[in-house]
Amino acid sequence: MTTLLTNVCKQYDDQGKTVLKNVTAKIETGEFFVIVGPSGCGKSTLLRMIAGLTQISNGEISIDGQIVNNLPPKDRNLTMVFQSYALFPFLSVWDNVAFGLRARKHEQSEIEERVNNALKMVNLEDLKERKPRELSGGQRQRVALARAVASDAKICLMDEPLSNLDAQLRIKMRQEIYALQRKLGIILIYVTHDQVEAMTMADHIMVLHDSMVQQIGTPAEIYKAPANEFVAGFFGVPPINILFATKVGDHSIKVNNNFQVEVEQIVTEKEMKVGIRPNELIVEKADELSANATVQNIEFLGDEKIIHATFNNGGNVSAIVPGIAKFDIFEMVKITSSNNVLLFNQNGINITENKGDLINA
Ligand SMILES: Nc1ncnc2c1ncn2[C@@H]1O[C@H](COP(=O)(O)OP(=O)(O)OP(=O)(O)O)[C@@H](O)[C@H]1O
Repeated sequence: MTTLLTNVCKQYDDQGKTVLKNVTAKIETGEFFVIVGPSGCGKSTLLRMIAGLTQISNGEISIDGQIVNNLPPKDRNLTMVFQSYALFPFLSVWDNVAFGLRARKHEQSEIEERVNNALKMVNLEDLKERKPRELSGGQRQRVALARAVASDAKICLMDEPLSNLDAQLRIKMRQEIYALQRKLGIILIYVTHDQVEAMTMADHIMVLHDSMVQQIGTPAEIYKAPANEFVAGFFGVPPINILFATKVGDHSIKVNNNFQVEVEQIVTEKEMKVGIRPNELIVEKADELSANATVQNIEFLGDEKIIHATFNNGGNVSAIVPGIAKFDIFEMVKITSSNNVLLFNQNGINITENKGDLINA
């Protein structure tokens, strides 16, 4: 059971701008596939096209070897969990889960077995008589999940299912959805704009931006070998620092006209951009002569602190330092970096070599 997207395009009207351009991807059986990107990049549109709720303008979607472009949603062997959960307010939990099975005219005994099993799986057996309004957000979320579990579909589509929950519950539900997906062995295609959700749950992540797929890869690939500056900036908190750099030797660059970094590869560009994760920056106490930056703000996170600083010659950076490191606001410091940096050409394309090594590092 694979799902194939081949050059899928979407324009909402003839003159309208293209929302999605040539989206191509292969999603394998048992895969947790996350579609991520900023608001408005077309994530929901893509999911709805896979579901059959939105017509595609061009390209091909196939499920298990069958082209489904013109197949109605009910014939695509998939279920969908929406952001709003879409529960029926006047039906009990049990009846909400049974609804789809009844609509598809399953035998009563089979419906009972499937609904009871699904409720057991999501720990809702004791609440099966309740109405949705008598449930917490997390419990409602579980009813929506139970409905997906009961349906026996091989593909489950989820559109930002956790966005209405508070931070703690989100983490818990994240783990539950992940465990459930693994247990059922289904394809789960999950839309989110939350990079942490994407990183923690996905087997593969598709990053969408500017109507196009920027990269598809494992979380490690996406983080350690981002295809371009956009992907690099989308993952990681605080975000990667992007600074200008110039070549000063075959293997040396000068970053922001401030400090030198030695890189393994031969530097081919005269001018480029360099991406430095906040934990690769080194912040040291400095006297007036050696200082190249000033601390502007400090965020204490317990084990770590985030230092926001401005270089004396312009340019802001964020650095992660140990929680016990002592710095003051407006203190002058010396900032340098490890050699573990990413190089981007002027167009923002990642030109770092040995990306494979980076992923295994
Ligand atoms: N029915 C529609 N008719 C016309 N334009 C639409 C329609 N639905 C969505 N769009 C436009 O298509 C683009 C992509 O929308 P979509 O909802 O797919 O983005 P998204 O990435 O899911 O956003 P969000 O994270 O904010 O939910 C947006 O510019 C949106 O305004």
